[in-house]
Amino acid sequence: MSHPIIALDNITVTFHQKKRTITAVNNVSVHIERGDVYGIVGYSGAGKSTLVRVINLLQEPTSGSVVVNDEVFFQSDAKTDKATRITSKNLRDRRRKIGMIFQHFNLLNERTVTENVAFALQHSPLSEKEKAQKVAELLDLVDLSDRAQQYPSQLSGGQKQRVAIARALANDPEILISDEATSALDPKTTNQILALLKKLNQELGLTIVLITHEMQAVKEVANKVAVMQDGEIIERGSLLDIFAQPKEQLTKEFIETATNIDKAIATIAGQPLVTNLQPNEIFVRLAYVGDTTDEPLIAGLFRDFNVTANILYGNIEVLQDTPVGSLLVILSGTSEQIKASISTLADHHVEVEILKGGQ
Ligand SMILES: Nc1ncnc2c1ncn2[C@@H]1O[C@H](COP(=O)(O)OP(=O)(O)OP(=O)(O)O)[C@@H](O)[C@H]1O
Repeated sequence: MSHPIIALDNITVTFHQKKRTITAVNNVSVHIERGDVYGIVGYSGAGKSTLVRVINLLQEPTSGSVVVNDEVFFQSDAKTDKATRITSKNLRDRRRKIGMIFQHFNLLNERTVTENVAFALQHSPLSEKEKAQKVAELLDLVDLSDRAQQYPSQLSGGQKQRVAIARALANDPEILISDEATSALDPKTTNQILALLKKLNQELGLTIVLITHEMQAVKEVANKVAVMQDGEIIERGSLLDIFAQPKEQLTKEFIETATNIDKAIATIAGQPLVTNLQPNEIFVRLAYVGDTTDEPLIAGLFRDFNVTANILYGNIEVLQDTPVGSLLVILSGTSEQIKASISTLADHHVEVEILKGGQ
């Protein structure tokens, strides 16, 4: 059995503001395996930042346990209402092995790119010469060697984030926490940063916790996803499972933003073929993962059930080397024929959502 590098169990975080108590995180447990890129998605205020800040105790939980690399950072005891904590000296030391990057980069504007990265090495036992070499290697890794002597104000957003990544990696962390790191960037730059994170995950074996309100970002790099709402994880699973078979309404909404299927449905639902849907027709969405894509299922519907399928829209994404498809289709046939077709599709793990007709 695999072993989590980060184990958060029964984490609750409450804040007290005047007379109000805010439960930012409500009894959340999450285990992250070494080498995971774990995406945590949710709207603003869902509790994502609070939850990940618990990992390195930037935010101490009100209750629960935090174990990183088999070391107990924090453990509350429900009976005594007391908590055991890692010593502050050890915590300072361990935090260096947990890099963080943020939406607004948090660079020192008065210092050059090199100095910003070197700043993270101020407590390092390395000699000055070794530090300089380390900084040069890091800048090379993030492809910024030619900007070493520039100041943050001279860099684009994507370049600033790459400086922040180099700084976050200075102490050879095993974990990188990315808190909305691409939210301030345009789509192209976002993809470059996500590609860099993926490279770091693959080449350095870095475990990445990626929090974001953009499912698109998760789709590019994560292998696991958790969806947060009102301080709780409402759904979680592998990227493929979440994309192929989202269960919660909120998860579906997030996925739609990443695939544009909602826009396609809206456009196609307005076309005459759909507005004038005949009594023997239904307008459906077919969703499938993996090998099903290759099967001539649609042709089979005609052959086996005499049901014709008119494909109005098709979209195939490749997630972690696996095709994930969505088709918007009008099926025509008698209600029995259509029923039999839907059941065959379901047997082949094609999810059928009826969008119009079939009453
Ligand atoms: N230090 C604090 N004091 C009081 N309330 C807080 C504090 N930090 C967070 N909260 C509240 O906790 C809830 C969760 O906030 P959190 O920042 O974790 O959400 P989020 O999902 O990361 O959203 P965002 O992306 O907007 O930061 C919010 O209602 C927020 O107002």
